[in-house]
Amino acid sequence: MFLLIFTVLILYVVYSWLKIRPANFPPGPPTVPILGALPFMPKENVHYAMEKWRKQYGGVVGLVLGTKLSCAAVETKVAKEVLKRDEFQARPISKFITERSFDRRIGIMFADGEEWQEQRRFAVHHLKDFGLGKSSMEGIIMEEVTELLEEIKDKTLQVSGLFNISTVNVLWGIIAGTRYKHSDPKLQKLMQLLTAFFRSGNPTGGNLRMIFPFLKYIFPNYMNEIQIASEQLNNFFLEIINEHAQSLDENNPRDFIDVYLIEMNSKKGSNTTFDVQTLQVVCSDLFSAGSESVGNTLGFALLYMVLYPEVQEKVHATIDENIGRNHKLSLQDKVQVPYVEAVILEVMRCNTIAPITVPHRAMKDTTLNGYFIPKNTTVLVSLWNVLQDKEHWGDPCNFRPSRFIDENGKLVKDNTFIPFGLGKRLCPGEALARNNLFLFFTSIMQKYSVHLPPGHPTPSTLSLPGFTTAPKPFEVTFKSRK
Ligand code: HEM
Repeated sequence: MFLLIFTVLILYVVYSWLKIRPANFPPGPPTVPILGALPFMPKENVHYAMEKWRKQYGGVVGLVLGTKLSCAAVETKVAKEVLKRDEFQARPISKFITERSFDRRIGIMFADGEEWQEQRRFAVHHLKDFGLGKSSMEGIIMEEVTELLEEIKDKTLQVSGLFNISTVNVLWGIIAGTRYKHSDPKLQKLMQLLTAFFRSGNPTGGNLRMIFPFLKYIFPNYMNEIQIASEQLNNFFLEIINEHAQSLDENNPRDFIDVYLIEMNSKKGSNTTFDVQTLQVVCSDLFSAGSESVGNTLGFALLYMVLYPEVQEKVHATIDENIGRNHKLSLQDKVQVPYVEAVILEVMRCNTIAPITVPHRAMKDTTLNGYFIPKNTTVLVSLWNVLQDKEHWGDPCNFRPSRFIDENGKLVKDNTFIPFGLGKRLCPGEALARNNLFLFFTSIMQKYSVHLPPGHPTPSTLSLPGFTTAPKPFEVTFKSRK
């Protein structure tokens, strides 16, 4: 009897495996029963493999992850098409993803349909009202910059995590009306949890824990970073939301949480997407997206400055000639120093922190690049391939900021430079991120030169793996420019 059940089970698994790829599904790495293509996927930094796949399989690569269908858009034209077409703007339906959001598909980043539209529209509108991405935020950013400049003066410091609290403070000022001391133990703990979380998976969904969420019950000590980080983040936000609710003055909203609570109260009793859990998840989406992204990009910027001293020298000379060393920096200075802007863009092109976007999902049966994509297929978009596209950039492996400067010395606008994505899912933090990057990076370069401490090995430009990327740990000395 046991043998019969076992044989039927095996036959079922093999049958399902043989049937899993529908006709005309994009070609891709081979698959085995149960695990799909997992044994043939790189364990980390999957984006590095995508160029090889593009050459082998073409613009769309079909992937079977466990028993689920995925595909990856690895050619510029196809990647842009996915980002623009409405039927690809949903997010995957996955137990692994909803573990962070009370087992509900809510918030902005991993929600879709009307829930997502309503929450995203509300957040973008009201965050803008409080200054997100506007020049009126300059004062808040410069407060953080000033404190950071003091902290790093003439010191040798580890770059990993160095900027995360400063950049979170800028965002948190608008969301919750508070800033944290860099030494705040609670915030430091949260940032450590977030870092562990970001480094614990990969954006393709191609690891055991993501394919088989039940594994966390079998290996709780190894596989619950996401749950620990999510629970602590959600509790942290709940405490802040409760404090806001207690002191709320509906006629005088202080920040984003206040306007959200007012909206929630006004819709009480009706069929609404506004509730406390959703607010917790919206805060979590913004906080996590806003903390590491800008901080790690600044980390990469310092990495390229120590690796390319001639570029650092040119940055210093550009600032000295056009802004001066003692001038208090403002966003209006951007136009005076296109080369500095070009350096920031080139850092993001060479080592973007989101080489693969948050996964998308096909909302209906459709086709892409001539292949059949069934409803609910996860669609990965490799921004890495777009930003490293040889046909477009010519010499993508070279760090060459001058590619963003035209013959008149002006900054070039390039439609293939899309580290923030495109279309309806375009990163809502783009303007804030760009302002932060300019003010932090230019202020550091205005005051300091950065060097590797004597005897330290040359750091690598290869990134740390994770849902997003980060520079590998390295130290720099911030030396005051006399
Ligand atoms: C260098 C900095 C940043 C980069 C390179 C970046 C890049 C991206 C990318 C590629 C996406 C995915 C787009 C897609 O799925 O197609 C995204 C989504 C998102 N980003 Fe950013 N981001 C940055 C900073 C920020 C900041 C500061 C915030 C905070 C306001 C933020 C908030 C978000 C949110 C909420 C989403 C989800 C949008 C949605 O699903 O509708 N990001 N970002």
